[in-house]
Amino acid sequence: MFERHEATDRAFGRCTGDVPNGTPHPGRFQAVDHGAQILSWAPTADTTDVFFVSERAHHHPLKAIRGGVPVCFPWFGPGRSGRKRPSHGFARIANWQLERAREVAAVTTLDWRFDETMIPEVDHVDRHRNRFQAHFQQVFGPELELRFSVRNTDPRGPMVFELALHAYFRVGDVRQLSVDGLSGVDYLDKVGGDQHTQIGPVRLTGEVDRVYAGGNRLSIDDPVLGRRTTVHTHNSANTVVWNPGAEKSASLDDLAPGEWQRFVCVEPGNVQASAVHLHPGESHEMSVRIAVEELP
Ligand SMILES: O=P(O)(O)OC[C@H]1O[C@H](O)[C@H](O)[C@@H](O)[C@@H]1O
Repeated sequence: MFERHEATDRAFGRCTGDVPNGTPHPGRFQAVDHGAQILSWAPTADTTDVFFVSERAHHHPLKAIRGGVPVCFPWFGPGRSGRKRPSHGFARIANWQLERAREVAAVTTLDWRFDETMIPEVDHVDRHRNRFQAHFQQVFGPELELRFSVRNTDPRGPMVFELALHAYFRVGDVRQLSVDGLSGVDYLDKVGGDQHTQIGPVRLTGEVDRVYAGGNRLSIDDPVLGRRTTVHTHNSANTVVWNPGAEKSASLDDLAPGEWQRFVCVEPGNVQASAVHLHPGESHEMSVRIAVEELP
């Protein structure tokens, strides 16, 4: 059953619901207006949540929530100039509007919208010159389908932006994972500052922060939870793989000690040299399909 909870002084507006699966034990999901951020999705009652949310995540109108699926738009990190604020753009700290919620059979679809009039007007948010319309469609069912689209509604000129869906996948132990689907793909290692080519699966034994130039059929094999999470993308030129590791995580006030071991970020997107250019009236859509299965 779908439920809408309006915002209060202490809580963001949110949508929660069941994921019926033909058994008496439905799965569940939750998404909040703040950043149209998904915080939870499990296709069955006994599935461990697919997403990680930190115990110390901020729940503040002008801060990002560490976990779930934050949206990075219209820039990624500090942007291509290296100077944009806040990190990852204003969309993840803005209140999105729930345009429509539909529940049909085993699937609930949420449609969110965001445009330039909804950008938080505070000093630490860089101004944006363009008019645009962003839509984020989230389809919660046995699989999770995400469609993010942007239209340049500004007759005055082109719009250039970066975009990523910064998914925090919950895992048993990040050090025991393998991420497949990136072998042979070039990447920028943001920790070392140099370029490499991936050979074989990605393993995370320390701080990892990489921007891959590809990756459309990814899988995360987690021997501790005994599951494989697949991430299939369309129109995404990049995959970012991130985990802060023990040392860096100690400097993040919104992660509890040891929590870095419980997630891996695998982020489809179009960033850096693959930023999207739109002429007036043009639009761009990126989509992602996520599913979980038992490890074979
Ligand atoms: O702390 P945040 O602004 O949420 O960013 C968290 C991380 O996001 C991405 O994965 C970037 O590649 C990292 O460089 C960054 O540290």
